[in-house]
Amino acid sequence: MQMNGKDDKMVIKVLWILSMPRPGRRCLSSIALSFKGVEARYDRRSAIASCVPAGKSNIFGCGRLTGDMEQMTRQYATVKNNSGKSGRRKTRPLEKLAPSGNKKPAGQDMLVYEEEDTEDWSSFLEEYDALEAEDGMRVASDASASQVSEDAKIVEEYRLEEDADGNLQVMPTKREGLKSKIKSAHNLLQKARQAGAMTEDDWFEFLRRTGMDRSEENDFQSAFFEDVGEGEPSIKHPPPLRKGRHMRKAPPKFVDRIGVAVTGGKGGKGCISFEKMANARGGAVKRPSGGHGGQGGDVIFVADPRVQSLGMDRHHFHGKAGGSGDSNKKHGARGAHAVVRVPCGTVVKEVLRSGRGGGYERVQVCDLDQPLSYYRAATGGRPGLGNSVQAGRARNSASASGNFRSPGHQGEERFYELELKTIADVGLVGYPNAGKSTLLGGLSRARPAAAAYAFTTLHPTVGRVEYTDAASVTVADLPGLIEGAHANKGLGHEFLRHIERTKVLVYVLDGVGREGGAGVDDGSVVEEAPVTVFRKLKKELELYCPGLSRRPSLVWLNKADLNAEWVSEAKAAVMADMSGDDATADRPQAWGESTMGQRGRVPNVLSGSARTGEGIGELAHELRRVVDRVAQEDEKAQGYGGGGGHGGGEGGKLWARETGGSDHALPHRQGGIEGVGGRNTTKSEGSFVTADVDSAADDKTISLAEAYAKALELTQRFNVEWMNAVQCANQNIHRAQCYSAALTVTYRQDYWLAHGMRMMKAGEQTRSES
Ligand SMILES: Nc1nc2c(ncn2[C@@H]2O[C@H](COP(=O)(O)OP(=O)(O)OP(=O)(O)O)[C@@H](O)[C@H]2O)c(=O)[nH]1
Ligand SMILES: [Mg+2]
Repeated sequence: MQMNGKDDKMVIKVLWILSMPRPGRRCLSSIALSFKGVEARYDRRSAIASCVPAGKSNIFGCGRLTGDMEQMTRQYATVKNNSGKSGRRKTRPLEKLAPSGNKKPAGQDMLVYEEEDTEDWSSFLEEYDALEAEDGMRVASDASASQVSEDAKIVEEYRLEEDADGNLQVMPTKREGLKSKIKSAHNLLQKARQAGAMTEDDWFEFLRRTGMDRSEENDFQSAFFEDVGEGEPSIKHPPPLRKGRHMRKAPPKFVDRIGVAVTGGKGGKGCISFEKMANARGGAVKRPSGGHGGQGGDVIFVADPRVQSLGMDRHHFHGKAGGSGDSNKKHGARGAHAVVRVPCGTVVKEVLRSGRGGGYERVQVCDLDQPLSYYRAATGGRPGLGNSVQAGRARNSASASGNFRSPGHQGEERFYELELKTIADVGLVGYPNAGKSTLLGGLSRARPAAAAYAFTTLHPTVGRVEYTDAASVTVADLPGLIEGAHANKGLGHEFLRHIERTKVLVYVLDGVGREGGAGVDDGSVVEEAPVTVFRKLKKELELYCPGLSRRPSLVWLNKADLNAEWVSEAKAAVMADMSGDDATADRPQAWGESTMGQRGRVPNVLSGSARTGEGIGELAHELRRVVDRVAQEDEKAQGYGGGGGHGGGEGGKLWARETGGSDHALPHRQGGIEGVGGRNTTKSEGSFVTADVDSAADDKTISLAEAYAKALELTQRFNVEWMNAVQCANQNIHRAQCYSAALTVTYRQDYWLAHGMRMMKAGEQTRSES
């Protein structure tokens, strides 16, 4: 059987089409069973026919089966059998459905089945006409087709639509339950794989289409590729499906900017209650004993390295309300914090009304660039007071017996814009199709989609290049940048924010690009010489952010496997361009050691092939060298413990982190729990800034994790928010939640003090800094 030109690809073309195209009439059809590849290969002619006998819903179908899918489809062809058993669906072998001559099998569904290249549909139409005349069948109109498809309860349903080129495209009309879709697709895939017709590319395509989330993807993928290439596949059952909300909702796509509203939990109300006490004369007296409510829970953004995207299923987060007070001076429980996990590198901007014009302004309040760094976005409401509060103050029973209590206060409500700026050591910049994604795949274990069409990559992917000494460098693959991106050409400039934080740039150039474009028969050759592209890229970077193009960089001339000679020519041209550039003389990035021997002056230019792996080792080595060098330079330039006007002395004790008002996030310092709390970090007044672990006994800098552990220990020792801590420990909740439990310690300053921990105000310096 022919495989439609792609020997290794599975092609299923099975149609159960519920409307009848007549010559000159467009057919909008439903497809009972369809799978990948289907839309690309359907033309109008092959979207043939089916018809529905009057008064019955037997289905006539027509399909074109190729390759091993034929075998598979035999088993999976499912049509509705309406002969006597209404509504029952049955799986039947295809042979039974195939037509025998002109006769319609009595009471049976009929499937017209085309082997190959039946161009001439007139015979079919004639047959059909004869049947129509004989049985009083009617041609289903488009309207009735939809009705029939409903009637037949077809699982998969697609519309065929004509695109600009006149080809028919299959568009989904309803979303099947993800669970059943995955199950059936998985069955199909197993079969396909057994038939050796499934490639890894097919697999990724399948994932993209079914819209599975990453966790399912991993389950399925590992099961699927368990034993690729080792004899017979051994998958017997589909892997278990996780149940939960994600099954019902479409998983969020990659999101790098989002607006959220946050509301702190309401404070719990106070209680009115009295206890009977004996008075001095042996009588009884009532004393108020109502407890206070609990504080409402906060909303806290926590940077979690495991979260990759800002896609969330909600856009409004609420802290839990505090519990009500109770009799016997029992105070209400504190409301649980709502912990919102965001990716590392999230910039938090508060959205504020500006002036009277109804406009808004965004003020950056925090930069969650370190794992477990957090920002208290909304504080829970203060608790109400119970009537026992009077008892302490009351001089006499008259005032103490007042029926006094107060309700809890509302929590704060704020609006934020969260913006993700990917954090990586190295960013790959280049034109579409230059091979950035392929290069990342070669350098790391990341597998970003790479294909021979422009803008394959739509969002950044970060991979980790691992070295034998356990060190690693993170590399971000970015969407392709083109000339005029600043004027919103291509994908525009938006995504460039993701390289703002990379330390090193790698310009990936298509080494076989030529002015005029002629040459390599690859289809992906750009019509510009690499050196021209390089200049344009730098210009675009500069337009996006002045100074960006002068960042430490490397140049990688890709696709040397296609034409090594051209690539070396291009390499020489790029190096000549850089050395001839006056601006290089005073460039701060003296990182590379060019082959021209200009050590420390210009970025190194390397060449090779991302596809074959040629030169990749050298590139990885060079990346490491440059990244290390940049890190050293950074350390020297900033001085450990310096920055932002806070200290700067040697030793680098933890200091207050001032986030408001500054666009540049100050580098995180090790040495304690860092928090940006209080609402308004731009004002020093009332800002809780940092709990400095400043015990006189051991004056050493401790890591965030240690500080966290210490805080948790404190929580437990002093029984502060004991419930929270116990809950976290018992239920093994996410560490960030434990962290939030530890955070609650900070409400009790006295405990910090008791343990040698000191609360600081913004601007205050630690002893060692001053
Ligand atoms: N011959 C050859 N082809 C390559 C090489 N690197 C990439 N390609 C091919 O070039 C095409 C584009 O590769 P991608 O990695 O998707 O390019 P990209 O720069 O990520 O493209 P965008 O994501 O669209 O910006 C694919 O067909 C790759 O197989 C190489 O070194 N040699
Ligand atoms: Mg790409």
